[in-house]
Amino acid sequence: MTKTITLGQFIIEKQADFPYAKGELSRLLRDIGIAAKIVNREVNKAGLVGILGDNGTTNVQGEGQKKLDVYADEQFISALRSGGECCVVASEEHDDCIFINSEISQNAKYIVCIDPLDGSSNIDVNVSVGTIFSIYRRTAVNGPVQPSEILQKGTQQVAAGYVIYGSSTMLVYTTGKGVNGFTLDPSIGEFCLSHPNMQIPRIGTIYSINEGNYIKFPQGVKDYIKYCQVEDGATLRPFTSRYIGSMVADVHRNLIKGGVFLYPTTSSHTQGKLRLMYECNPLALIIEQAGGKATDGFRRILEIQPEDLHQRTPIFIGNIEMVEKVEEFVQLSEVEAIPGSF
Ligand SMILES: O=P(O)(O)OC[C@H]1O[C@](O)(COP(=O)(O)O)[C@@H](O)[C@@H]1O
Ligand SMILES: [Mg+2]
Ligand SMILES: [Mg+2]
Repeated sequence: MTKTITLGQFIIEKQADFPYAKGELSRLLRDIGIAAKIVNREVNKAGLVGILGDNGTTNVQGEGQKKLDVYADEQFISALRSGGECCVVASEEHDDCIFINSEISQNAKYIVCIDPLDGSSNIDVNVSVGTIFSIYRRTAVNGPVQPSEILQKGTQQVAAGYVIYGSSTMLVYTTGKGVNGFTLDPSIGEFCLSHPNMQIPRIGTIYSINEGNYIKFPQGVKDYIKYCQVEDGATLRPFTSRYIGSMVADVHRNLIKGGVFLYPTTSSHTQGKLRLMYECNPLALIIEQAGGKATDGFRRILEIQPEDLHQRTPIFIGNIEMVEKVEEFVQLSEVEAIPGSF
């Protein structure tokens, strides 16, 4: 019989891997795991307890909030507040950062960026949703937290992860030393190690993009989609198109099966739609740690200097070969668009 390793045990075992190992980051990850279990419990019975549907409010992006968006946000913030290791939370659901000023968080060193519930449009129809998080360490030793400490590049993440509330509930995270996945065992109420050392397959045959936006895509992305659809045995084309509409679920599937997820700029989202700080950076770190790649077509996602908490970016993320093929198309069409070239 294989030994069960819970998330809590795993975190303690791996604590020595952390550069500043004093147990705070371990406790922070544990707090996120606890909030995830609470959110999971409500997601599972949402239809019964009246928390499906719209909340009647909008967030800073002008997007309608679902009741579960608000519930998940409250749970994660409350867990981070009472844990004492986090001094600032940046959440999709709040215009500004939330500064945690309590006695127990006086010496807190960590900053958390979070999308409490990703894939809102899927909540009411019983399709997978998730939580995405990113953890940074304060750059100053003490004193009030400065904006530059919050707007750090993705390369500075000390940990990142996601929870997917799907056919089973999983928590996947990295501290920059590989990626490990834990499945929630409802019989004991614990996340247990089920996917050690996750690696994205080198060859992928899935492309994930909202093709309903086709006419709004840049030419290079349109060309890449056509490339995916052309038959060619040597490259296993035509590729399969799969799009769930929850980034976390689309990226999780591609992490396990191999594939590329694309959310480019469109004529209606000229900066891209997905948010750098709490959607793209954490998933980019996970995918890179699993042997894949994440870019905006030109730059590594993790090297983009954020200028705003809710900044958006185009993203192409998945196994290296597929992402590099997308980049080839995107970059070529940019060159062709320069007057006088070709
Ligand atoms: O409906 P679209 O334009 O394809 O966008 C889907 C994308 O929007 C998101 O739902 C945005 O996330 P939120 O639900 O957290 O706002 C992503 O998860 C998903 O990939
Ligand atoms: Mg989201
Ligand atoms: Mg969200």
